[in-house]
Amino acid sequence: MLTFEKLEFSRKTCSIATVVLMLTIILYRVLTIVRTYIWKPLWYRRAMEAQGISGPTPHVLTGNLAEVQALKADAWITPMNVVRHDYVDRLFPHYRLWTQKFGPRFLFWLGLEPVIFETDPDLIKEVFSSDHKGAFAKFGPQTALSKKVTGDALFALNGTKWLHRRRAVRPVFQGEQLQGLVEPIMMSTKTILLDKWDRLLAGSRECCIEDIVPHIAALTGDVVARTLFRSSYEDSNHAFEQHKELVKLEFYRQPLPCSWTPGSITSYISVSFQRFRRRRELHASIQTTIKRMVDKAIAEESQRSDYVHKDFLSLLLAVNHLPGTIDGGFQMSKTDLTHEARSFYTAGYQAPATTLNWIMMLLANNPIWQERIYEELREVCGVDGILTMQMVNKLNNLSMVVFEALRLYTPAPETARTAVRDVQLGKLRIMKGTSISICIPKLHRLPEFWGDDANEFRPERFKDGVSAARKHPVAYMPFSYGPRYCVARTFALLEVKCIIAMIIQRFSFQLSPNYLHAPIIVGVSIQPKHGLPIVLARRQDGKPVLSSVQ
Ligand code: HEM
Repeated sequence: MLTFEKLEFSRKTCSIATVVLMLTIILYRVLTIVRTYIWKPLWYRRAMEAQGISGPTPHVLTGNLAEVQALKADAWITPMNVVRHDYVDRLFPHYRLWTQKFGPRFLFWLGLEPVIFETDPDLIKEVFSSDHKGAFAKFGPQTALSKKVTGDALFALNGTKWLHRRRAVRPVFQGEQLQGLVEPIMMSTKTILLDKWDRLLAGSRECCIEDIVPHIAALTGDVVARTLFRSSYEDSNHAFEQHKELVKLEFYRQPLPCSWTPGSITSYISVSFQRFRRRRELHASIQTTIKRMVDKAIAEESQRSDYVHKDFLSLLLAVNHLPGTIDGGFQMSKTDLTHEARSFYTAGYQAPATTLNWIMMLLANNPIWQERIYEELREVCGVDGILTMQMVNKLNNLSMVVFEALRLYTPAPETARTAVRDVQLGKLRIMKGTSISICIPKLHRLPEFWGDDANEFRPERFKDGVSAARKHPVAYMPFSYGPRYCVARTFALLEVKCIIAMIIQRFSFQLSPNYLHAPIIVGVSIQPKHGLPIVLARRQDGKPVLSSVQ
């Protein structure tokens, strides 16, 4: 029989057991925190120091992020006095400081993530090539963010999934397929940019455009919408605007309250909630639109055997159905197609826009190259001639300028690869979880490969092509290097060249006296901090009418 004492005893035992269990859980949590935030970084730093790699002391939660932000904010306040291209130390003041203190290879921390800054071209080549069979993958904060916006798309995938997807997507961006995309690019350039600039000129000899950056962004956005979903252009353009808003919300965090008063905390919470709701709305709306367009493309494809596959979505569908792809195991599901379409939105407008901005700046500052390109255009396609892919490929001066602009102002200046297992690179042991970070503008200026005039705009370097100009495979990597180089490289170059050719066919331009040269990093790309004001004139009988261009 259960006596009162026994009952009391078992109740006590139960309470003690609960307390012991809770204490164990708390102890476990505390130990995990100590291990993650204190012991592991300490142990890791010791291990790296043993290999001769040291670096700035990290803070417990944020690593060296706060220091990086403070240094950048300080260095980016004032513009550079004149248009010079030796901006690397200004743009990355933390790299300069730490290189001076710790040498060319050092260790720093992005939160809890250890990052080795690397400048040795041979080692970079090894990390970015596939020599180490899956030892390195893309896991950085940039990849995590793009995954949030686009889901499981090529850009953020790794391993076998990435390989299958890459094989499925690659044919879309190759060869003859691209010929059909010249027409929508030309259509966008004419309607969104050239006609608008003509209207701004309103018959005058010249006019000043305060900032061409938004004009170029609108243009590349339009190109994406037309080339991606030509058949549903109106719909896709709307989704594209929503997508841009979503990228801003995901990439730019809400600033913390400036004071900790109840009022500012309440307003912070309310703004956070609004942002959260808007993000959900946008995600849902974009997803619905893209799904609808994918369905439409699938229906069109099955109904029309003679359908000419000219936009990316139809091309994706077409290659997806090629014999062999199913057996090869890389056919994409409808969800995969939706993810890819969303990722083309982000990848497809930002980098070309940044590239075009800087080409325009460089050409405005070097009118002689505008004239060289103009003369070449006259020879290859006549005045106001319609462009074809074959013609664009013959424009050597234009190619040289584009390659040089991508060298000096590479749109995505920083990239990284993370070790997914311990790996030995020469004498260096890289431990699992370590990222190898590189600064591409630094590689693009290494004097041993580019000479003492590496900071100067000299398109002639590329007269015999990229391979002859770069003296090392990774000395030039605006589209990255190795198996994960930009899958859309050929298309991106075609787009940029078509747009610049069409601008030069109609206009000449120079930098406005209001232009302040101040490259900074916005999001992940290099942007002109104070915009890009130009003075624009319509060519008359093919001749430039701006005094500086004559
Ligand atoms: C001038 C324009 C462009 C530049 C400079 C550029 C540059 C790059 C770079 C550097 C990477 C590698 C990133 C990394 O590994 O960290 C990349 C990857 C990629 N780019 Fe581009 N890009 C451009 C235009 C485009 C366009 C127009 C599209 C699509 C329509 C695109 C789609 C992609 C995709 C899907 C990847 C991921 C490839 C993979 O991981 O296998 N890019 N791009």
